[in-house]
Amino acid sequence: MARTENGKVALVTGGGQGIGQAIAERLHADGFRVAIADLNLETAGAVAESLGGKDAGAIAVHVNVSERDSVFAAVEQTVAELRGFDVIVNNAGIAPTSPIEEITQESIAKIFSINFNGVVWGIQAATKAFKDLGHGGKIISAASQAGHVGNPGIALYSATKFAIRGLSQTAAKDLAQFGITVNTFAPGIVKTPLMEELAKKVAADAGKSEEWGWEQFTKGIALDRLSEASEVAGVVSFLSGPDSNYITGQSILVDGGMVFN
Ligand SMILES: NC(=O)C1=CN([C@@H]2O[C@H](COP(=O)(O)OP(=O)(O)OC[C@H]3O[C@@H](n4cnc5c(N)ncnc54)[C@H](O)[C@@H]3O)[C@@H](O)[C@H]2O)C=CC1
Ligand SMILES: CC(=O)C(C)=O
Repeated sequence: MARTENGKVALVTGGGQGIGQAIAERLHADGFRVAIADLNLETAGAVAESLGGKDAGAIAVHVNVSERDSVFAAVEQTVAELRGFDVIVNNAGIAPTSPIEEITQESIAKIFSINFNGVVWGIQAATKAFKDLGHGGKIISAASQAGHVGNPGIALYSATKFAIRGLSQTAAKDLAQFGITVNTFAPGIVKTPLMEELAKKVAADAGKSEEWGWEQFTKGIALDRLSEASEVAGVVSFLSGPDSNYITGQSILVDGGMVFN
């Protein structure tokens, strides 16, 4: 079906691969002009080009979400180049393993600076842009099923995702007065480079086979299969569009039936 512009602009962090790429592609197909923001400008550029580049409403933007100034600069660049700002998807994240007895000050600081601080900066930068432009907007961030229930071997990762849900619930209450909704999506086990590395590393840390590593995450999925990134992108499409206007402060599980809240 031919794409029809909807006049709105979205920025997706971590848009250079995996779930972020699928979200950028889906929002572009929905009619958004999209900024594909990533630490890796090469992959972000390839995604933007595959969508037709700036003439077709797709640009690549460099961002390091762990740095406040970088996130603000990425949002400002998006407003200037795409002429508007309506949705931010704080999707970038990392998932190192963190066996409990090996956690250090440095490992806490590193993962929180990207997964959690990056969402704080995204919320702040988007709020400023929405206010400057004189309208509300939608803030959507990546949580995880691991932010609803602790997962083996990834205590710090789970902690960041629980924290993102807490932050987003408060932001939903604080920012509602400005017409801003704040929600998270919580994927299950999605076929991306991040998940492949994680399953292998959990197995290696435990001295077990790669198959065992995958089993730690995939046992008990009611639908009995892994998720495609496009299935997560479909839910983000809903959260970005008008059908979700009366939803705020929620975490939508997209996990094939792993966690039942
Ligand atoms: N793959 C999965 O099974 C699940 C993933 N998630 C979450 O979904 C989000 C995306 O995950 P995937 O696509 O699997 O990951 P991925 O590793 O495949 O892609 C992540 C992207 O984020 C970018 N990135 C990393 N650090 C960055 C930084 N400091 N600044 C800007 N960009 C940065 C990377 O360059 C990469 O393009 C993450 O927040 C992850 O925690 C949640 C649940 C399950
Ligand atoms: C990486 C992740 O979010 C998992 C295992 O749910």
